[in-house]
Amino acid sequence: MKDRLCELNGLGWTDWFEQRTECKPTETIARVAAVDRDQLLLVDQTGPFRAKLAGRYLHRHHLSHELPCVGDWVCLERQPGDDFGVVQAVLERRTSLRRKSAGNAIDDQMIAANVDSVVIVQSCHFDFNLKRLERYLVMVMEGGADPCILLTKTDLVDPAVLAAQLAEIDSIGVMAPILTLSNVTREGLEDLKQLLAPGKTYCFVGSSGVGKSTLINHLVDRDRLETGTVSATGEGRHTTVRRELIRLEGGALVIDNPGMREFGIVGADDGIGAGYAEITALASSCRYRDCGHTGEPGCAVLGAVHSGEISREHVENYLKLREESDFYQMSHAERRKKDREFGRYIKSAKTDLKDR
Ligand SMILES: Nc1nc2c(ncn2[C@@H]2O[C@H](COP(=O)(O)OP(=O)(O)OP(=O)(O)O)[C@@H](O)[C@H]2O)c(=O)[nH]1
Ligand SMILES: [Zn+2]
Repeated sequence: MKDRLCELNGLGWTDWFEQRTECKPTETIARVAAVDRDQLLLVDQTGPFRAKLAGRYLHRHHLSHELPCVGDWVCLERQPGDDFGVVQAVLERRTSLRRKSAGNAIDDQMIAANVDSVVIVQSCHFDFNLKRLERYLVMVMEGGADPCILLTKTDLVDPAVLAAQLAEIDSIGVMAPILTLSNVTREGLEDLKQLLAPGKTYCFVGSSGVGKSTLINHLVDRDRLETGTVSATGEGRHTTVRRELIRLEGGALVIDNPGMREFGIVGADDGIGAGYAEITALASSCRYRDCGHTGEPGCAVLGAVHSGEISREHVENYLKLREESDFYQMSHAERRKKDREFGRYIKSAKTDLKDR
């Protein structure tokens, strides 16, 4: 038992999951490496194999974010010798990367689960945009993962331009690590590799064309990867699986994400202001733990505004942002309630039918 779990550690399994797992004794644990319509590519200590969702699970879970996505851990039934598993449950997610749809938040979709660190990629050449960066940061942090910022294509800009962009990022009080890199000269590539720790899961997000695929190609041996996928699924025609969990040579796990433009942050120049990393740090010194930073006595955040340490505008933006986030949570709870009501409605409708 312990041995099995140790081996799962290499796939990102930690005590956090161990403590929350309620698989039946007949079930085993695996991680979702890819989702391909109704088929799942799972991986465990025995290697990759295919699986489907149990019908029972499908009947009980209708919301798209309740379905397994890449990075999820699942409990499954799989007889010895079977090369096909049946997923019975999706384990609680430690972190989640979700696509928040603008306007109505009915169908927020999972992009990746249990990612430790999300690398937000922007090209310093034409793509750099502070507001968009802030939106990504918010989304990543809301999902519970640690953000990291990566500026690519440094070979295309003057060092002074890059320095100005770095200073801009600094000015909003971002605490996330910031890296720069050129896929052409490969300058900075080693620094990024150093950052990717074994057993941790990473996901790269950013606009189309900023160099994510090129970068991932540098990180893995792409040819070997594709052959591996084909043999793993046992079908030659099944070559392109999106959002795939890859284990790099150094042991880090990377979720390859070519479709990141679905992330829902395109052209979002109306972004929310930040400064929140600084503010969150200050907030821990407020007298009241649930301080709203709107005039409470002993508020460290307002104190810092008065002393000129941070700007009032930044704090106001932060409050606005937090409000939006609260609103999001609330509408999420309401959605769940609606969902339950709908479930009861279906049940009573069925009973009605039986009565007749
Ligand atoms: N000069 C320069 N070009 C780069 C660099 N990184 C990527 N490119 C080029 O930029 C183009 C887009 O790179 P991709 O790796 O496909 O970008 P992507 O982020 O994966 O884009 P999507 O797959 O559409 O999400 C390609 O022509 C790359 O060769 C870089 O660091 N410097
Ligand atoms: Zn306060």
